Amino acid sequence: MASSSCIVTTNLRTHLSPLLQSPPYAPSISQSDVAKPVARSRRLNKISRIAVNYKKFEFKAKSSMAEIATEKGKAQVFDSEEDLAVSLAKYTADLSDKFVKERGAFTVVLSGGSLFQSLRKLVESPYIDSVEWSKWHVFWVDERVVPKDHVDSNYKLAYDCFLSKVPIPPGNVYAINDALSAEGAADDYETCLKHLVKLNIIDSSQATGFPKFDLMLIGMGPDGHVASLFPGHPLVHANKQWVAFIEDSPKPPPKRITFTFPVINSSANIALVVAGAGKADAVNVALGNGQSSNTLPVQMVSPEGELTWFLDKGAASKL
Ligand SMILES: O=C(O)[C@H](O)[C@@H](O)[C@H](O)[C@H](O)COP(=O)(O)O
Repeated sequence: MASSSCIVTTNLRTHLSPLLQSPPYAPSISQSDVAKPVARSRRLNKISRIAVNYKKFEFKAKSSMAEIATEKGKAQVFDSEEDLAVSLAKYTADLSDKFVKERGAFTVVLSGGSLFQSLRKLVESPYIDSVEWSKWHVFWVDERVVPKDHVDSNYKLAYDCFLSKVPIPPGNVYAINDALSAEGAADDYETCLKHLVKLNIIDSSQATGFPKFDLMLIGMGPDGHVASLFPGHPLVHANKQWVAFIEDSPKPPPKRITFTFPVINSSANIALVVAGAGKADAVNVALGNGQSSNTLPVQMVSPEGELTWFLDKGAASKL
């Protein structure tokens, strides 16, 4: 089941792809877990502890964040999940400005999972009014093959937590065709992407010929999976298709579609958003000295552009 942290307030209407209807209901994000402001002195103590722990890395400390430079990209470790959410909103809004100026469009790829809890600040002031939402085009890095109003649907999760709160034109939201089989939905999604590349809505990588999304906002599972690419599964090596299907996902539900690594890694920007101590081992394998018998999918994330990790202290606790 989708791990939504939103309160769903009313029934969701089923949508066609691309979506033709307007958001049917009002904002509903729960603020119950928003942290209280941390006193400055306590915060500084925490920063210096982070600095000591990370002395093996090159780091910079800002107000409530330590930045680690790794071979695989920039990792930012936030003092609290609240600080992470504030920074993620600014990062996303800044990239939106940049790509709207450069290309007249902003292509954003979402995952499922706890990402939306961390994205909550983007639907608040100032971004709700300042972001050029009309230029956004929204995709999914993976989707469960279930109806769009099903509790397991990543589309439903994104809709409830994010899309229903911002004025992105419904026609710019590319959900899967939920009337098809997993294989059919993957083919259909790939065809849709190819069409959008032809129209120059999605950029194309000159290096690889795969679509080049402006920003992927993706989560990671405790086992180190990203999208629906799981440790030890042959799909992690798929290198021809843009969108693949899986019918034996170890994380339920079993039927899903997923972007393949060549597409993920052609991105201009990837934010890996990881919160919670339950993910510390996989983070340590990816960024620290942790070992794993299989290469973890998250270790294979290596975009043409920039990779930025957004970690809270729990997720970074084993580094
Ligand atoms: O199938 C899904 O749930 C997602 O699309 C998947 O890619 C998600 O991003 C990770 O599983 C992390 O999920 P959590 O953040 O909930 O752990």
